[in-house]
Amino acid sequence: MSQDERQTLLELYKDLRVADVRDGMDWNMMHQYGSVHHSIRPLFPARVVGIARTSRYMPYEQSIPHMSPDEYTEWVAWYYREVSKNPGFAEIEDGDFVCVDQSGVSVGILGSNNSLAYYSKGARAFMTNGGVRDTDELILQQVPVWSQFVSQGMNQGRIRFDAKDVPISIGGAVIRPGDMIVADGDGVIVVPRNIAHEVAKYAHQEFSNDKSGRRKLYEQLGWELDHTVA
Ligand SMILES: O=C([O-])CC(=O)C(=O)O
Ligand SMILES: [Mg+2]
Repeated sequence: MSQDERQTLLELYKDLRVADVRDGMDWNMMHQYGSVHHSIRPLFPARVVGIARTSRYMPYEQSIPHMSPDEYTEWVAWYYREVSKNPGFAEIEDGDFVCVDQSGVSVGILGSNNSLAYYSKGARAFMTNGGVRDTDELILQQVPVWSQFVSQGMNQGRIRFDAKDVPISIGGAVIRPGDMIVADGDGVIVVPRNIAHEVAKYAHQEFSNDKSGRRKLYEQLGWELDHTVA
């Protein structure tokens, strides 16, 4: 996708809520598609629009040799180099939404260090069907994550890298590289790129109906208008 296309899509979706995008999908007869399972939740309140960058990990099936702690230090370095590298770091682009299918394994592939490195290269947020760790720092750093759960452990002996920039599945939704991802307190929704403009059109229709309806109610209630109705 060209930079222009990416910027156009990010701009088109920037104000939309998950609920609006859900409606936009329904208006395109995509009722059964897009919504990531409700068990995948934000670590802290945030709303992010981004473009999917995908990777997939599988459970590690080898046995773990008995080692001294010093041998283990070397083994971990080898493991991260050869078995569970953090993929796609060099390719991260501004506006990416990093989506990691970790096959539901309880491991903190994403922590406060690597996610911040991705964030500093332009990644806007992260989603995984497994765990994240260092959650207190992730909250402090305000690096947005939607995950299935929290996990304490590192990768070694638990998970191996399988593929990057491939279609993956998270929470029952298929995510292809380049799809639009919208995430907020209602969870996450995925919009296939080939229908992204059509979905946005009807999502905006519903969004503006909602805004004007609530604005009238705010006025009746004598409330000050906020950004959700202005
Ligand atoms: O080291 C890891 O694999 C994950 C982690 O805790 C971090 O990046 O902070
Ligand atoms: Mg860490």
